Amino acid sequence: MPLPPEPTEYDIARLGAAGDGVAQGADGRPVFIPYALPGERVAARVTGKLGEGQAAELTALLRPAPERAEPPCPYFGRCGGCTMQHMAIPPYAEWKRARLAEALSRAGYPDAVVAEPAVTPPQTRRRADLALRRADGVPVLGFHARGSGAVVDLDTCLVLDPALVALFQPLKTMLRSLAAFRREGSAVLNLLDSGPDLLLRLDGIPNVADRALLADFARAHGLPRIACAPLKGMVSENVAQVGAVSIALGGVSVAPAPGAFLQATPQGEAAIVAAVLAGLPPKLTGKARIADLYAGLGTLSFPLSARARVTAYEGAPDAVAALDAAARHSGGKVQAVRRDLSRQPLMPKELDAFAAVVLDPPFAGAADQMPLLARTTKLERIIYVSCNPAALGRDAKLLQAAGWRLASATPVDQFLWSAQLEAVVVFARGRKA
Ligand SMILES: C[S@@+](CC[C@H](N)C(=O)[O-])C[C@H]1O[C@@H](n2cnc3c(N)ncnc32)[C@H](O)[C@@H]1O
Repeated sequence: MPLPPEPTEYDIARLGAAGDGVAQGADGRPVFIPYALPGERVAARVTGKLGEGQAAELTALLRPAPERAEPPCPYFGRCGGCTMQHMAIPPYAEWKRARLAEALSRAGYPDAVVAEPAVTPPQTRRRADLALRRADGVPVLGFHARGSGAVVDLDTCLVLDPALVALFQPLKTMLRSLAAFRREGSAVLNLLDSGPDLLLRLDGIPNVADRALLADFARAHGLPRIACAPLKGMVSENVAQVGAVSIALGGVSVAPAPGAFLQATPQGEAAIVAAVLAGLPPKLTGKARIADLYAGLGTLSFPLSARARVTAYEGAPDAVAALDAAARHSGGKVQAVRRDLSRQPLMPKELDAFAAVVLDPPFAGAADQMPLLARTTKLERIIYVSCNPAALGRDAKLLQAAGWRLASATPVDQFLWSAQLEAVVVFARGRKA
């Protein structure tokens, strides 16, 4: 077997999109070195190809940067979750701000003024998709290791809400006896106002004993509901329901389906809602209407309905059913519409019936909807909530070409110590008043 290459010394020039330190290799190509920071001199060993460049592993820190911080989590370096804990918060926040500015600059907005990011505190994440494995009969529960399918067994987690962390050990104990958990699965935990909501994706079908075990677990640990689904299946079954599930969104109580999308933290949700509301046209008439595209459970629709009537478009049947049921009990200002915005995007004429359009698309962005938004003539504001700067940049380029100006850009850091970046970007028509 060939020996691994000897480590080489590198000067780190910048951070890449995934948060790796990037240096220039001897052949001029970039070398991506996880856990290295700009300004540092490091030794690293090349491990393979990565895109146009090479991946390497850090072997020694020769000259640390002043931006370096002591990672607080005992799993740092093994767990693939919070890979940026080695960077102090102020430069980390500035990195996120600069990434949004860069994406908007590439879209044709080089002078965009980007606000300071709202960085959410530790112990506030209310949604976790935990991987499950059975190793020699013993359940392993945690997040994937960086760049691998292996699962790092966790006893704690610094970003998750303590109410979810408190379930790690009891879950592992219960899973030992669950026949429907054979080799692999996942546990999606959503912390609702009614308590933790659990969706187990399993590689077996729960039998009678499993159902009794799950019902006992739900009662013992204050979970109103436990649902099970096959590993890759879309349909879940409520295996234990010992109470009602609910979460308040904009003051309206919604009953989400198991595993439903929630903004990752209450603080992140509040920052997004505040930036969206601040981006609305200053004067909305009594007849004004707002469209909320990719509305999910109505996280934005209900707060928006305090300012105007809202039509909320959403493609997932479960989400739109929950949104519709909640809307019917909330004063009639929100109308829920099930629509697949990839197959059937809103046409410019439909969009022009609104004073403002809010869109919060999935990671891939809104490639099918965006050209039609750019072609509107009456719409006053487009408020884009993004979880992917690359897709945002691509979509914003169309608005720039159509003459939309950028009114504000607010980064929101909901995934503390990660390379993920969310943002609310407001586009307005014409020149600034
Ligand atoms: C990032 S989530 C945002 C949800 C909501 N705005 C919130 O803040 O909680 C994106 C939403 O887009 C929905 N979605 C994804 N693809 C869609 C499509 N083609 N048409 C309509 N909705 C879609 C998903 O079901 C999900 O609810």
